[in-house]
Amino acid sequence: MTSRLSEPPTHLSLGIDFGTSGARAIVIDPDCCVRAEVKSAFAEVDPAERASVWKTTLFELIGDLPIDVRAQLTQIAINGTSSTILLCNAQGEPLHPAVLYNETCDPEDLDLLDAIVPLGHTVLSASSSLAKFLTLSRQTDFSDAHALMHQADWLAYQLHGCLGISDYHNSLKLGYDPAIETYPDWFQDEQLRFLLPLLPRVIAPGTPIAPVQPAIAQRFDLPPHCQICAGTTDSIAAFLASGASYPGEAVTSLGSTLVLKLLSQTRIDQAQYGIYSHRFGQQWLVGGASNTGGAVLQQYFSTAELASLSALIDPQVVSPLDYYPLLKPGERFPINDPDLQPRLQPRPDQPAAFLHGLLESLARIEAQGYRLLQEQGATPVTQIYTAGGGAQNLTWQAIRQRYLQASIKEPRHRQAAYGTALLAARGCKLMG
Ligand SMILES: Nc1ncnc2c1ncn2[C@@H]1O[C@H](COP(=O)(O)OP(=O)(O)O)[C@@H](O)[C@H]1O
Ligand SMILES: O=C(CO)[C@H](O)[C@H](O)COP(=O)(O)O
Repeated sequence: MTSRLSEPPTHLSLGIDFGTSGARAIVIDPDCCVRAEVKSAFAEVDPAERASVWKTTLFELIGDLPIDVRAQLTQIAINGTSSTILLCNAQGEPLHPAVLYNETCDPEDLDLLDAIVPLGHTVLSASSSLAKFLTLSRQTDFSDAHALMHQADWLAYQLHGCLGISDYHNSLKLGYDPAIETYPDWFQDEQLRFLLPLLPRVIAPGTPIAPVQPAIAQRFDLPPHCQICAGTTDSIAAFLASGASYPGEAVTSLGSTLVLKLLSQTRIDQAQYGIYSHRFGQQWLVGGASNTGGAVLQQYFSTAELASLSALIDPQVVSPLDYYPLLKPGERFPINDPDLQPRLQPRPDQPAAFLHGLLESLARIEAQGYRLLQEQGATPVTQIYTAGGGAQNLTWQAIRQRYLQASIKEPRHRQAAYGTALLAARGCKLMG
């Protein structure tokens, strides 16, 4: 944690990243220098406890910031994991356990959407928010339902108190179209129109929603005029943190999952491959989110073992092991198959050899993802930044570089929370 006491009062911006394994908060000053950062790891919890753990963690992170920093916060924004959803009543209380980004809908709901929604649309994925809300509509009593919310929306609501507001990044997988800035006409279909009153009002990421609620301001010594802003998703926050801003620049998030984001002048939506495009100013962040990634590494190795065993690997040697590292069946990108099976055999006796095979296989999947994005028409990759917990692994970086056509560059900052702090500070003009 860093903070400079007895500095003259200034405007500080707080970005909070709610990822898979934990949450991180970063405060920046008007020069975008980090003034404080705190984090909290998530323990395994029952699904019914997820939302209350997030709310507790949110208040803990804010409370853990130095009081002289809290007293100068003028903007706060929160990012969450995309298509992590909650159905809430009029008091903003969840009516069911939160559904995570990598959980999927019932097959019949995807069949229903296939018959209504244009081919290739982002919602035509088993893990899309809309598909999962349809499954929920048959499992939950909707009579008290008032708002369909995403993780980032619901957490920001705890601070601003205005129900039913989202951003056009989190709402993409709900079906909102950021190009026309509204929900498409196919929502009028008789099988979908019951959802219309529950859909969030969507604004641009980083847009101020409302001042912090007085009770929250008082509890945490926040200025009463501190604005709570619309958020974004974790992988877009990581893109913002990297400093990438030109078409062809890309960010690979090596977090619990492997997520690719390529800034493109063309919008590509190919749900059959798990490819979708987020609006980024007047351009598009084309990409996809795989279920492979760090969470699979963590299944076999501690963080310390990842570092120590990686040091034993010669990254110029090609591992012959060819895995598809998944925790459970189901993949979103670059193969969109809810039934894809993990492939983690044969497992060598030496742990370093096993890790080498995993890192090599993840590198192949990353390269396959970028090839696919470019084959589908995205702006060719010119350089790649890395974000997330895996970005610190230089052995993995060297293995990845063997497969990637573009050079891997050092990002401005590796943490998504820094990108969300930039968004809070500068609003959607940050995206051009
Ligand atoms: N030295 C390392 N090498 C490779 N992966 C690492 C290393 N240290 C941490 N990780 C991975 O980073 C992941 C956590 O990254 P993080 O960005 O916090 O993820 P998320 O936000 O998705 O929870 C863990 O799943 C872990 O496997
Ligand atoms: O994998 C994930 C968790 O880290 C999320 O799906 C991630 O947020 C990717 O979705 P998006 O591309 O919409 O940001």
